[in-house]
Amino acid sequence: MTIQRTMPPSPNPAAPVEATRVTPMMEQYLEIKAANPGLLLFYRMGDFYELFFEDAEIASRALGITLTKRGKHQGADIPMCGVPVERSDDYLHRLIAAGHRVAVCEQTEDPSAARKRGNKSVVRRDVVRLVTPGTLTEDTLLDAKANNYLLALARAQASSGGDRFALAWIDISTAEFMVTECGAGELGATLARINPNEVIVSDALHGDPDLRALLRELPSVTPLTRDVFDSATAERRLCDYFAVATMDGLSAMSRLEATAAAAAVTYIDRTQISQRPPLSPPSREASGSTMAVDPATRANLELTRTLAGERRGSLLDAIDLTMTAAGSRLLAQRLAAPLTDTTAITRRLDAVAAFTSDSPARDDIRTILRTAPDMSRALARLSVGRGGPRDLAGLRDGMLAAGQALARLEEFSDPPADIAAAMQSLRRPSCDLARELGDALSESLPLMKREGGFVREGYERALDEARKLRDDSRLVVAAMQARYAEETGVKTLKIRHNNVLGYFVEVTAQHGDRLMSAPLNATFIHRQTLAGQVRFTTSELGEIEARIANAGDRALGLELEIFDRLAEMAIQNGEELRNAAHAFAQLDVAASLAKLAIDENYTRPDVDNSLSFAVEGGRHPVVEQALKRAGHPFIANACDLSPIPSQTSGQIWLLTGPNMAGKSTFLRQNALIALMAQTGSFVPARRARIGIIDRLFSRVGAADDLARGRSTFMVEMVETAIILNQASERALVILDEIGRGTATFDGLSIAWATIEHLHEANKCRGLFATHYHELTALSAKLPRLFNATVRVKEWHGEVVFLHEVLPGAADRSYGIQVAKLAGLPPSVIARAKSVLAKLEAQDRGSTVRTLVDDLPLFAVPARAADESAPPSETVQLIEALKSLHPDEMSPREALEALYALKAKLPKQ
Ligand SMILES: Nc1ncnc2c1ncn2[C@@H]1O[C@H](COP(=O)(O)OP(=O)(O)OP(=O)(O)O)[C@@H](O)[C@H]1O
Repeated sequence: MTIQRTMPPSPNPAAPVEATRVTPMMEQYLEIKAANPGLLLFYRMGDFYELFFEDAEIASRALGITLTKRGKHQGADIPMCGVPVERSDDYLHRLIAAGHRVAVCEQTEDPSAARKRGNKSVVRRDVVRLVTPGTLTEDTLLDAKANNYLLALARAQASSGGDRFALAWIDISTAEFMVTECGAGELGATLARINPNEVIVSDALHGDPDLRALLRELPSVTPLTRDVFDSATAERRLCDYFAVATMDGLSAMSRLEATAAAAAVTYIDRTQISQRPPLSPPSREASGSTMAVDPATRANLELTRTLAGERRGSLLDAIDLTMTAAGSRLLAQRLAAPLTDTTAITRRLDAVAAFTSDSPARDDIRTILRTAPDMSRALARLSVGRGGPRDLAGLRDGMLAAGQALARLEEFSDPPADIAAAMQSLRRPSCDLARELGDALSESLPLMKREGGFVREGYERALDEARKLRDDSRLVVAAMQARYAEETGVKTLKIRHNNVLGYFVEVTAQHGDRLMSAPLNATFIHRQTLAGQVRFTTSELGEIEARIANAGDRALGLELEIFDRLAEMAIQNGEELRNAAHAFAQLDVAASLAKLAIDENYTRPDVDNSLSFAVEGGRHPVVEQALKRAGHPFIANACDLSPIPSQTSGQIWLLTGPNMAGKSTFLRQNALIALMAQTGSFVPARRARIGIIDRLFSRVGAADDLARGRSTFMVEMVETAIILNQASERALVILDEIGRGTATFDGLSIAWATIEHLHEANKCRGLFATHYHELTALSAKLPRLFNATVRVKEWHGEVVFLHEVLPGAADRSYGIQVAKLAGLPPSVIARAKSVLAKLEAQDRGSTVRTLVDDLPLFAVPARAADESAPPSETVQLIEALKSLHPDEMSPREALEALYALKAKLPKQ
């Protein structure tokens, strides 16, 4: 994000003195503006937020609203635009989405109070909130199905290299607060997993060239002064926020984590100004507790978005059958961070299993969940004073649903641990609050509390009385209208109301004179003559008006008091309500994954700490659904990457096969099955045993990254380098056509060396798809490399895709047949065939055989293979030279020795 420093234009030297005088209001504006650099200032004026100077120009462009002028400053027109307060959420949303940050400046006193201080006094105003992408709470500004995280990033520099980073992330709309620490190598994957909407860093980190590329990838980065990241004051600031004397009772954090956590809460304090949203105590995530999945892998596997950026078509979209927004958010979180702890995974799987085996319970819980509103977000809005009556109703309905869900779950004779924990949380919420909300709230509720009318009749006597008075007065007005019509003889006389005149008597123009003449003019005082009507007031009407206004004001005031009381009661019960909301989300995820498992015929995976990977009858969760919609079956395939090789397994599979045969699908489906299993979901397979994977890499050859100024091939190589340097034996590596982005022999050589390295040095599980059929020869020397191919049949010169993965190697790519299917002109196809025939005549196979027979690499572990080691002839030459003693040689012996040395040189 770029932060605009918007300032009013500098004074116009040519302007006359009078014109350069700054009005009191402008003075106030400029002062507030200067105190909030880098933000667009929404300056409240009556029913509008107005923007001035460059802010107005930026906003009018971003929002497509008219730019006008208001008065002059330093002799020049002041550009201005405004947005109505009623619809400001929408405008804020668009500005935030466009990368801006906004300071909302409200009137903090009634205009009448300002008038009392003198005619020229300006209404007091103050910035009440900074609206930034990571600190939103309004429903209209948030995506219901996604968390909205603010993340603080802190670094501890180590003199020996190996910097450490701490990340603290908060969703103020749900009160979640997490911290973790990681090394520089894992930073990209950790950020990608959390997917924050705003990141705050110190100025120093922001300017660090080593981090520039990483920070540029993030949606919004806000640099802050060093004091926000001061570790010496971190604990004090955290204690202050949580109103505790020491952090010990809240959570154990490293000093670096506390620094990041303190920066995050300080920023929240700064942006929320008058409100301090309640947060759960920071929960520490142990490093290594989740599967590391770097950004490129996430993108390749299309976990939450497709490569085109759509949710539709992603894995999340295919498996998300949740009933609530909070459930959807939790599922997305889990998918982003699959676990590595088998016990925790088993607990999740147990909960899903309970709902797969008890369909009535699953359906009932899902029906109850359908009525459960987003309690955590409603509560967050109430906590920061931005809640409305519907948020209170949300809590009421949520608690009702909690009771129903609990009653239904109690039918489980022996609920698994996760369900039992959820039940415990559902038991907690205060019955008093539920009863109070039930009693207080009306049937239909306005959006804003200031509209009134949300408290049920009979709830509070004083309110009922005020309302009666207000409504009775309205009846009095109706009676008065009838009486006036009678008295004046004007049957069409009406009593109306508007904001300018208040209540007034209105007659058509033809009757106006009568009311303006004696004797009626003693009662009716003329106020306004319009084209068709004449308007009057009477002293009696004035009195009634005051009574109505007073009773109305009093009724609204009483309602607002009740609102505050109920909101406060809800906030006091915040922790229990949030726990109940989390329990709903957990139940929703478990029940929805169970429904998915039943609908799509998934099985429970065995997840253990071995290095096995054995999938029988595996399918691709997204492709399968797409094919099903089109009425086509998906062909299931097995994949066994167990470390002990057999006839049908090998730790690294080399997959060859024609274009369009299904290689990429097969690679990805296995990565997704592992990922889903560790997320705690059932998987699209007949059977699956997955030994914990700590890191998942997936690369597809040749994906452009022109935006970062790297060529296609460069990107591919950078990504391959990361894998070869980082993959441990617990990693799963998926490589799809690596090396295809360069000349054939270069690509083949790189692919060749990469496989050797993965096999010998990384020793990880992996799947490698390629069109370089020569690579299959490698299996002769690499015991854990297994050749597999995707079957096709040729039928009258056409290729038929069977999508079956079998042991063996493909003989050819059928690229020309696929090109024909794609509609290349027949002349091009014919020519390609003849070129192919000629090329195939030149045998590449012999070179390959020589390479396999003569590989020095196999003698030495690949990681240690020293490229600079001299060839054997050189070694011999050096040894011979060492054995010579020139001082003891005659000239003739020296000459002979020289000839002997020359003879040892390799023949060219
Ligand atoms: N197991 C399967 N069962 C049914 N259809 C499949 C299967 N696998 C793949 N397909 C279909 O084949 C299409 C092509 O698959 P995929 O992209 O995986 O091929 P590929 O071998 O990687 O091709 P290329 O080498 O050209 O990249 C898929 O879009 C899908 O519709």
